[in-house]
Amino acid sequence: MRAAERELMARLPEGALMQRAAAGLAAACAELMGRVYGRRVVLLVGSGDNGGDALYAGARLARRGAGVTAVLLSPERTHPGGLAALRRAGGRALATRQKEDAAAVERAIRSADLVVDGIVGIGGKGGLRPDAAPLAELAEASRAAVVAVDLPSGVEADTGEVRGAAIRADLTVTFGTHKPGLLIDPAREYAGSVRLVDIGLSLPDEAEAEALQHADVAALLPVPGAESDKYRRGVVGIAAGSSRYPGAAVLAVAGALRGGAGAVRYVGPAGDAVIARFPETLVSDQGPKRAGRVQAWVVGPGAGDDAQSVAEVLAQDVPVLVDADGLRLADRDLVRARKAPTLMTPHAGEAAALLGVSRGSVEAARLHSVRELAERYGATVLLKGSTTLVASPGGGPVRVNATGTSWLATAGSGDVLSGLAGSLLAAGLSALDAGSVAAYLHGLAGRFAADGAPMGAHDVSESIRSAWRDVMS
Ligand SMILES: NC(=O)C1=CN([C@@H]2O[C@H](COP(=O)(O)OP(=O)(O)OC[C@H]3O[C@@H](n4cnc5c(N)ncnc54)[C@H](OP(=O)(O)O)[C@@H]3O)[C@@H](O)[C@H]2O)[C@@H](O)CC1
Ligand SMILES: [K+]
Repeated sequence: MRAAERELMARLPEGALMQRAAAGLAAACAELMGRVYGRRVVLLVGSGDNGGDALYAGARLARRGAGVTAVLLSPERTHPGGLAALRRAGGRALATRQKEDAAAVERAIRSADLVVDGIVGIGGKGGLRPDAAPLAELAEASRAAVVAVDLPSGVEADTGEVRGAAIRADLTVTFGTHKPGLLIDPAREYAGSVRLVDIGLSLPDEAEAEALQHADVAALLPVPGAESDKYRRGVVGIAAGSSRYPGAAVLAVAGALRGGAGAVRYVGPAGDAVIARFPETLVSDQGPKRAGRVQAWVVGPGAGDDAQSVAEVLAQDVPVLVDADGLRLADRDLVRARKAPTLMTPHAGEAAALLGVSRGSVEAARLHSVRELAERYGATVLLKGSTTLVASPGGGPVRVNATGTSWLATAGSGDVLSGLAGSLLAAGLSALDAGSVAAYLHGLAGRFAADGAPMGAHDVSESIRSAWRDVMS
């Protein structure tokens, strides 16, 4: 962002970029309020350009008849042009450090229709400072809608971490491009809905994070051609389930059957349960080594302590997805030594165990955790969660999946995901594509299946076809 801004600013008249940002911001605020005339708007204004955006947008709203009050966190370092513009438009300013203003600040926020958070943008580090934190509390407690400028103040733009107090917004209006913090939890939750305002930047080709959209997924989904037979479409092997957890095998197969592979081979002790539900499955109890032709393996869901199967699968020179118990049983050196791609799919608890840290610290630093795991194992890692992340071992953009829903936090949902991703691996997708496309379809399927009501993992597997059609349509 910084580099792209510098490059563009050098070619534009001074202040032009900020005017573009402020115009987009004011338009979004106006749309949110429905009408502007007579509305009460409070601007929270920090000492940087983020505050400048808020002031210029406030001036635009004041010119259309809103009553605008700016709350200045450091009056002596407030963006001078922005403040002058607001005053010219009839807005007023209060200072948080002035004792006589404190009560007026509180009153203004309490009775506002809209609070615009221009405390800090991409120039911020750490949570809100002690003078700014009470403003976030007041804004949250008031009935006003809260619009964050560029980012909710207090969240980390580059990582999505939240290290202290932060603004909770209903809408974030961001400039130029999405920042990782707007896509990755926990910060994403603070952002509310996100609207992107194009300010004309040319951005570098390689992003820190990227989120697939329908068209991207449609272009990656395998479609059988006229020449296809089941081997060309790919055979996925599922080594999962145990006498204790036969359901994990059934659910992984359920996901695999909807993932585009030409055939699903099941290996393990739950063959009867699998066949009873899905007669099209090829089953065997001879172990992965003697299973016959397979183009990609899934190992681990419900596997209990079957270390033998995990080792046999990892020894094969085809793409392998390791999930659940498999993650615990997989030898790190064996994974690192593999030539074919490996895709590991931990949730936060499993990732924490692999990294030797607490679950909380993985959840607080998801981007760092997924990168670290990919690096340590030399594998592609899909970290499940409210925003699922997929990282490649060699670096490059981390894929963020935004289709998930909290209804997906249900038993067996991960087994369906691993079958689905394994099937896509067998169909020839790279580990990064297979993981991120599977997460996308799985999230969408979860939304379709839930449709506002609780659901089970088998419902998700049954909705994968609807998700696929939705993406292709
Ligand atoms: N450049 C452009 O052309 C365009 C830029 N644009 C806009 O500019 C924004 C970036 O502006 P920026 O670089 O001025 O930094 P900004 O985010 O306002 O914050 C810096 C100030 O915050 C303070 N501060 C730091 N941490 C803090 C904390 N935890 N809690 C509280 N305060 C904290 C810090 O104080 P200091 O450390 O100096 O005391 C410093 O003064 C960007 O997000 C976008 O909105 C758009 O208009 C498009 C065109
Ligand atoms: K902000």
